[in-house]
Amino acid sequence: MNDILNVRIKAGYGTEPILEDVQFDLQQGERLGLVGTSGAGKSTLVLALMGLLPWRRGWIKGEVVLEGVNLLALNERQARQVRGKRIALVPQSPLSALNSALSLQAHFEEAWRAHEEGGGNRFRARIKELLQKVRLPAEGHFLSRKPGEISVGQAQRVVLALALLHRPSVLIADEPTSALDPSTQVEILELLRQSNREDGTTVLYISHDLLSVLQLCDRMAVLQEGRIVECLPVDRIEELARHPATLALLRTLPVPPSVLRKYAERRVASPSTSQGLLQFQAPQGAATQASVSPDKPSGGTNPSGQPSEIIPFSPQSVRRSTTSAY
Ligand SMILES: Nc1ncnc2c1ncn2[C@@H]1O[C@H](COP(=O)(O)OP(=O)(O)OP(=O)(O)O)[C@@H](O)[C@H]1O
Repeated sequence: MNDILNVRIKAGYGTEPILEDVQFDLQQGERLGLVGTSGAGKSTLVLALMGLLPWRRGWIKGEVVLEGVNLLALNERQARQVRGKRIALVPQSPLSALNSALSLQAHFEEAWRAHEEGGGNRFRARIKELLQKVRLPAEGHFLSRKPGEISVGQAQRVVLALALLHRPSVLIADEPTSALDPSTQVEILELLRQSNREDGTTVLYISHDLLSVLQLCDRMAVLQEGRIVECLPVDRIEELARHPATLALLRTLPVPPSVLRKYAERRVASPSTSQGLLQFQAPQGAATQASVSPDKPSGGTNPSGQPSEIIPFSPQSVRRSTTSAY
């Protein structure tokens, strides 16, 4: 397999480095999970990869090479041509990512115009195809609704469809299930897997939820105190894990990773039933436990204790989010 993304960066805010030395490669068509405790720098990494860190008064050094192009060497106009087209984002909180004043149709039109001109028929065909893919109604009455008139699960499907609109090479999913109920979480993970399998979309899945990472991903990287301390194939994680941060995360699991993999495989073999995963997810405390590592970094926990704010995926939402962020 070929590398599609090579990341070698340091990044931070003001004089404080948050990502001390983050290095990883993403291969074409793979699903890489990046797991880290609260404050480890996951959101900062997402901002860095999307070229949005300067909007949050952050800085970045090094290189983010996507399909041979160093994104950090692009000017803002060039970066906008890549963002949302070659690399796209599914953010954490779908409703915050959507503009409450605009219809869903207007969101799709705006995201389309960001990278395409004209193409009325192509646009309509693509929207229909996408809505079917994410299992939303493709009728006009649904698209005429505003974000406040759909459920959070539907909003996350809309956001996923928007991110997939231009068939990005790399899809970054930043804790995309954290606002969802367990059954919708399973469905969104399945949609990510489906997009990866059917369209070859390379997925960088960022989460503090080890269970979902083990179920979705081929490899798992562990971010701790601004460094990737270990990156391992998920199917051999018990055998190969050495770093204390990885071992501490694994110890929080209620069952061994190999059992989890079996559930995930059963789910893929029989996608019409989510029962296997749902049964496993029923003890929700387990998922919560797994997301909190006892090996928590000593420095730099987000003072609010809340997940970081939404990272936008379109020029319009960049403006809105930036305004609301300060
Ligand atoms: N705009 C900012 N200015 C200064 N420091 C920031 C800013 N945003 C985040 N930080 C700090 O950077 C560190 C990493 O935060 P980040 O949000 O990237 O972590 P995280 O792993 O995404 O955490 P969580 O899982 O809680 O969202 C924290 O110490 C946080 O306080």
